[in-house]
Amino acid sequence: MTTAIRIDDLNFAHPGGSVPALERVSLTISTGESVALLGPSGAGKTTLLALLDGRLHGWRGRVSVLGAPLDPDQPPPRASRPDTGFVFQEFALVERSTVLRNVLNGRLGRMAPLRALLGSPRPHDLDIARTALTDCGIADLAERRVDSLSGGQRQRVAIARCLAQEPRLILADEPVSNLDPTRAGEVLALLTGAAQARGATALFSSHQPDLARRFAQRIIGMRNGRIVFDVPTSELQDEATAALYREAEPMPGSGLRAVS
Ligand SMILES: Nc1ncnc2c1ncn2[C@@H]1O[C@H](COP(=O)(O)OP(=O)(O)OP(=O)(O)O)[C@@H](O)[C@H]1O
Repeated sequence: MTTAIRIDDLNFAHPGGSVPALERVSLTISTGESVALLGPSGAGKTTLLALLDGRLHGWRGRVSVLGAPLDPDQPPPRASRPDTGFVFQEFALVERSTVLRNVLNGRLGRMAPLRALLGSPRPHDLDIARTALTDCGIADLAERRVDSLSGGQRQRVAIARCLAQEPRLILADEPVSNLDPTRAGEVLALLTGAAQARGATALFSSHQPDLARRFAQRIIGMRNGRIVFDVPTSELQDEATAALYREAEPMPGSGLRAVS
């Protein structure tokens, strides 16, 4: 089995950050795995996903994504960018554009630079975008403007855009945080099912251990920038997840414990 992500002794502090955001993180994820990151607020989940997406610099350690080493001082080469798709917690959609246009934006990295600049997709790009819309159950919304959609519909658009990119690795930062439990299950089923159908690897963060259990084959627990457990889902003990959240640090100045 090939390796999608390999991390050895990764350490990172955000500029101006008072504590390390990632400390001595090591892990290997095989191609085709669906893996969930669990952990309380501030555990380092977003930081890890952003780093794997090539958006952070100045870290220490060794990281390779889809067989290519990441450089802590340089963004990844443009040619490799489309292979990694990212689903942002806040969707990052173009609000005044149509759903189809937003999903076609996922194709930009696969187009010749001039075509991408002109925003003129090939029929092939349109086919792929429409397939992604259908797979996400929103083909009927293609011509709607994003700013007229509900949160759940936007979430699906964000996933369709990611799928249209035809990524080999899908990174998703709390992709269902804005959804009710039923919709959240549907959307995670969609994300992990689409990844599996395409032979892609999926790594997503979540605050919902029950959903992580249902849709990930493996669960990584993080706390204070460190991995505290990394187990196949079938071996995850309730006590391990409870401890992950129970021991959350008090929120500074609030007198309250952070809850997720
Ligand atoms: N831009 C930033 N500048 C300084 N520190 C940051 C920045 N972003 C995150 N941090 C710090 O890095 C640590 C990890 O934060 P991160 O956002 O990765 O956690 P998280 O597990 O994704 O939390 P959440 O579940 O709330 O999204 C925290 O201590 C946080 O305060």
